[in-house]
Amino acid sequence: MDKNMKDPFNHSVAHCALASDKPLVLIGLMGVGKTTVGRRLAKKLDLPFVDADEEIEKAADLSIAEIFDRFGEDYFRDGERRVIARLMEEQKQVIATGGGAFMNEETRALILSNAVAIWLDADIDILVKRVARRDTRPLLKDGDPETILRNLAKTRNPIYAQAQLHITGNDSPHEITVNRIIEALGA
Ligand SMILES: Nc1ncnc2c1ncn2[C@@H]1O[C@H](COP(=O)(O)OP(=O)(O)OP(=O)(O)O)[C@@H](O)[C@H]1O
Ligand SMILES: O=C(O)C1=C[C@@H](O)[C@@H](O)[C@H](O)C1
Ligand SMILES: [Mg+2]
Repeated sequence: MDKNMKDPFNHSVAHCALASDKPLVLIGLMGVGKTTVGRRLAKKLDLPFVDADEEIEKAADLSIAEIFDRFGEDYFRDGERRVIARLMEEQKQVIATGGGAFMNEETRALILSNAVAIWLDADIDILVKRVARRDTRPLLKDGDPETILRNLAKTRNPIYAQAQLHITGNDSPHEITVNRIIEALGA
């Protein structure tokens, strides 16, 4: 077969999943655009959008910073797992997760067995600039955000890599990243 021709038998996992009822779950580091890109992706695919961080805040009636302060990270991660388990049972939708959700083994297993995981990625120096605009992220409070993000990337990237799709957004406008995701999904 001509190598420039699209192989008609090479249906990607993601393509099958787009046609299926599986939710599309965005994972990746803080500031990479899971919420903002996720919202636009949902709009373009005419799907509902939900942000797991916001769902946790609603369920606890507290901000994420308050949950961390009052109850600690383990409590937050357990709430996050429960919220994501519930979202996996709902209609097909686009779900933006918090940056650490996929690090929890049970949460990761839930996502990988029920959804299409999309790892949204960008260079750390871009993330550093973005997160500086808002100081609501508890994990970035105690130290230099760049060092923290670089260390998180080192430990998390090999785990994010288990996602079915890996999309690099960097500084492209949101719309371009959305289109890249849709293209990778085979829509
Ligand atoms: N492609 C982009 N170009 C320019 N700015 C962007 C892009 N993606 C995200 N941003 C900006 O970066 C900031 C962080 O984005 P967003 O809140 O969507 O990240 P997130 O991945 O949901 O982070 P968190 O894990 O903390 O929830 C926002 O101000 C958003 O507008
Ligand atoms: O990367 C993380 O661990 C986090 C990211 C945010 O979305 C929030 O879920 C919280 O601040 C923790
Ligand atoms: Mg977010």
